[in-house]
Amino acid sequence: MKNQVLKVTNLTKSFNSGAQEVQVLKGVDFSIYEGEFVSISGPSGCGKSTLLNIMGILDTPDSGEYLVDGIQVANMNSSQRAQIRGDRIGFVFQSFNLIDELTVLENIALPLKYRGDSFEVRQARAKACLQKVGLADKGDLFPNQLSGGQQQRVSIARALAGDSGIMLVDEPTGNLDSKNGDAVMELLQALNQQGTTIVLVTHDPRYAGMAHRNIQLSDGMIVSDGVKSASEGSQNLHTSVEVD
Ligand SMILES: Nc1ncnc2c1ncn2[C@@H]1O[C@H](COP(=O)(O)OP(=O)(O)OP(=O)(O)O)[C@@H](O)[C@H]1O
Repeated sequence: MKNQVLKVTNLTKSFNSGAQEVQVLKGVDFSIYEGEFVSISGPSGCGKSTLLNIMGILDTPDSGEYLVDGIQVANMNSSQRAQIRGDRIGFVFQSFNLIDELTVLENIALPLKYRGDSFEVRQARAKACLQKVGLADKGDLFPNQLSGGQQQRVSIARALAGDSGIMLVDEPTGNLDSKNGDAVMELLQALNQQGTTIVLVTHDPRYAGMAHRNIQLSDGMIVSDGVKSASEGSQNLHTSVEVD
């Protein structure tokens, strides 16, 4: 039996929209096991990003529990939260969220600085991660000198740098054309095959089909949570993608 790495129980979250309170998550339960590749899909506005932000410890739920490695996040103080986020969770945003003033290598190494790794460790790790995403020769460039697809690969390298083993990925292809989107998804699939646990939010059924398990969210509730049978397997895109 694989280790349970993330667990959400009866999670709720509301936002104030003008005078109205809108309940976005209405009691969500599931667990993520080490090595899984899970997609979360559902209609626009159903709460996918809200859920992923809570799982990335970027936001807090109103009620319910969230456990990382069996530890209750709600009981942690802010420095413990920052530590577990740095040690256990890599986050990939739709809009890359790279810092324009830093080089590619500096962007990747930055999270390691926060957790106190030495300069040498940061450099070595950042270079290794850049190589993993196929951009070894781009380290000294700035983000705006790269294509969107390349920038997303850099943001994946940054999420890998902490060696957290878990990657939460929010619509990684949303700002990319289909060629670069496919290349990013193939990279995520390869990283999962090498052992990274991935939770992917996507509205694209083709990309959701690349995961081994799909959670369908609708109006703040899980309406299905299915692991594919062995015969279904996980889909490949079967494209020969050239990454530019
Ligand atoms: N910070 C916030 N303040 C107020 N409302 C918010 C906030 N964040 C999200 N919402 C609202 O919560 C609902 C769910 O948003 P969320 O981004 O989680 O949906 P989603 O399923 O990821 O949508 P999409 O696929 O369009 O990205 C939406 O109605 C959104 O307007």
